[in-house]
Amino acid sequence: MLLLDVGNTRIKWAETTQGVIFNTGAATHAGKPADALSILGVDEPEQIWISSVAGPAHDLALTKVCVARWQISPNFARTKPEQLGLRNGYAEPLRLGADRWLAMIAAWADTPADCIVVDAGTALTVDAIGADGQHRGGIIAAGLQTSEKAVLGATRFPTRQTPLTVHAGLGLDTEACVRQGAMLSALGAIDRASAQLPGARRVITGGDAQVLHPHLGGDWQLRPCLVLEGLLLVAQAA
Ligand SMILES: Nc1ncnc2c1ncn2[C@@H]1O[C@H](COP(=O)(O)OP(=O)(O)O)[C@@H](O)[C@H]1O
Ligand SMILES: CC(C)(COP(=O)(O)O)[C@@H](O)C(=O)NCCC(=O)O
Ligand SMILES: [K+]
Repeated sequence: MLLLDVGNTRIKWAETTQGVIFNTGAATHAGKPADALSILGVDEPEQIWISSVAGPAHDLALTKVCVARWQISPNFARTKPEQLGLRNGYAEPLRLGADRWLAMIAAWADTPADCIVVDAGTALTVDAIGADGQHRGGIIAAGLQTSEKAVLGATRFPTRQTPLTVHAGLGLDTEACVRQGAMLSALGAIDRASAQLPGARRVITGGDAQVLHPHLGGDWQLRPCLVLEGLLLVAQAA
């Protein structure tokens, strides 16, 4: 089976055999996820499951690539009001992003206890799940790159290309101040949002998870493939 997690910046994939992931990868798609899919170096799959937050036009283009390349019509995992023990907390459940829903499904499937799920991608999302499987809500904030772009796009100071070192402290030049601003915004948002569910298990995924993880207070589990793992669970239950 081929699993695809189509985000706003990158397409992530996993190949599975007999319910086990044996190969994963990620590629930036520059706004054209279907083009990225058309050149993905993967074996011919028997089935394809997709998590997408790219919108209907891109989903149609992704479907066309799957049909043209492998003669397979893919399954799209959609957010549900309730699935695999988890209850969506949104008043309009279908508006919750499929990636957030699947990450929560995977985290919840591990251990049915209070849980905080962070997905640090283009957007930084934090979601809380109660021990009863009830989604308690979340936040959508700027991811690291998005946060830097927002500041640079709204100001006029000159910037240079500098080596990308990031930590949990302050900056001493313009570039470092912008970068540290993004970093501390993300860390602060994660801290404050996760404090809404004290004592909860905490998991983090997404492209920036590895950078953020060493600087988070408390015990956080780094789970790079959480969305794809949730997608696999949904595919297996279908
Ligand atoms: N090789 C990379 N290319 C682009 N972004 C990367 C890369 N490695 C880490 N990142 C960071 O990860 C973020 C994207 O994370 P990802 O989880 O793939 O996002 P999305 O699901 O929104 O596509 C970027 O905003 C960037 O800060
Ligand atoms: C919040 C998101 C943009 C995160 O996407 P990502 O950063 O992973 O590309 C995505 O989950 C989405 O489009 N959600 C729909 C709105 C919502 O969850 O309320
Ligand atoms: K994501």
